[in-house]
Amino acid sequence: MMLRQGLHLVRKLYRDGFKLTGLAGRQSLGQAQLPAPQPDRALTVSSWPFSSPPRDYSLPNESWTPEMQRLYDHYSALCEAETEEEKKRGPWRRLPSYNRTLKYATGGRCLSKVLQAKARLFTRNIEEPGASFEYVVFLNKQEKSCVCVFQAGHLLEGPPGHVHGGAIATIIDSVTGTLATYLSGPVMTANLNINYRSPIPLGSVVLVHSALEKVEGRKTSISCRVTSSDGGKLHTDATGLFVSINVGHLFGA
Ligand SMILES: CCCCCCCCCCCCCCCC(=O)SCCNC(=O)CCNC(=O)[C@H](O)C(C)(C)COP(=O)(O)OP(=O)(O)OC[C@H]1O[C@@H](n2cnc3c(N)ncnc32)[C@H](O)[C@@H]1OP(=O)(O)O
Repeated sequence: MMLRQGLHLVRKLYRDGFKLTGLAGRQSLGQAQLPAPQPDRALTVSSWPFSSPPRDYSLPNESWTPEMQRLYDHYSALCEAETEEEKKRGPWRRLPSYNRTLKYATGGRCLSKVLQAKARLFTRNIEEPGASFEYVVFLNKQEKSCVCVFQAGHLLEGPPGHVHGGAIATIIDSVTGTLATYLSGPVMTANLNINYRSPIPLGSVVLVHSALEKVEGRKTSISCRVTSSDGGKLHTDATGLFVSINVGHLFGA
């Protein structure tokens, strides 16, 4: 029974959450527990299955540097732009980001209640603002690409004063995985190939650009470049292969 509810939630989140259309105002599961609408949330998940209102981690907080805020403002302005013809909204969307995804997870069985309660998205599991991954993803649905503004906090140190390669891999996996999910539905990372070209100073703000390369059957290939915030310096380039899954895969079905 719990497994069936979990599968239902996963399917629903993927179906509703990643289509990014008409989320607000849907009358669906968990509606009674919804947070009050907030004007600065361009996209909200109306069917949030947990008791407390979700915090959107991709909104500005006090740890953001002026450069992070400037880039956020720049891409947010693109989200608000309307195209000339038909006065439609432009292709850019800011993606909200939450620190919990599912109560029910991998391994072919439901997690214990303790684990369910404690499970958090890896990139959003440090509550202290600015300590680890501060990032916001903007999606361009027309170009099938996205850009992530990423500020690397002090807990991500690898080489002295610079960002750990694993943390760089994590943000690349998250951004390319998000794009692949948006374009192809539920996927898992099958292969990530990363070239570290120049170190990223701790505390700096970089751009993570991702774009669709190709879709072949169940395989979605995404390319990625991490650059300085002015685009002048290449820090990292990467490719990711994502394989479409039936969500039952996560439950051992
Ligand atoms: C509910 C949500 C709402 C909340 C919203 C939250 C949003 C927050 C977003 C954050 C985003 C984070 C993104 C992190 C994403 C991970 O970190 S995922 C975790 C890391 N990845 C894993 O654990 C995956 C483990 N591997 C597997 O489970 C399986 O190997 C796979 C990848 C599913 C593939 O297995 P399979 O389904 O049996 O597929 P298989 O038949 O083996 O291969 C299919 C095709 O892919 C090819 N292939 C498979 N693997 C490879 C490989 N390594 N290299 C090359 N080709 C390969 C095969 O050759 C085959 O090709 P064709 O013959 O079709 O041409």
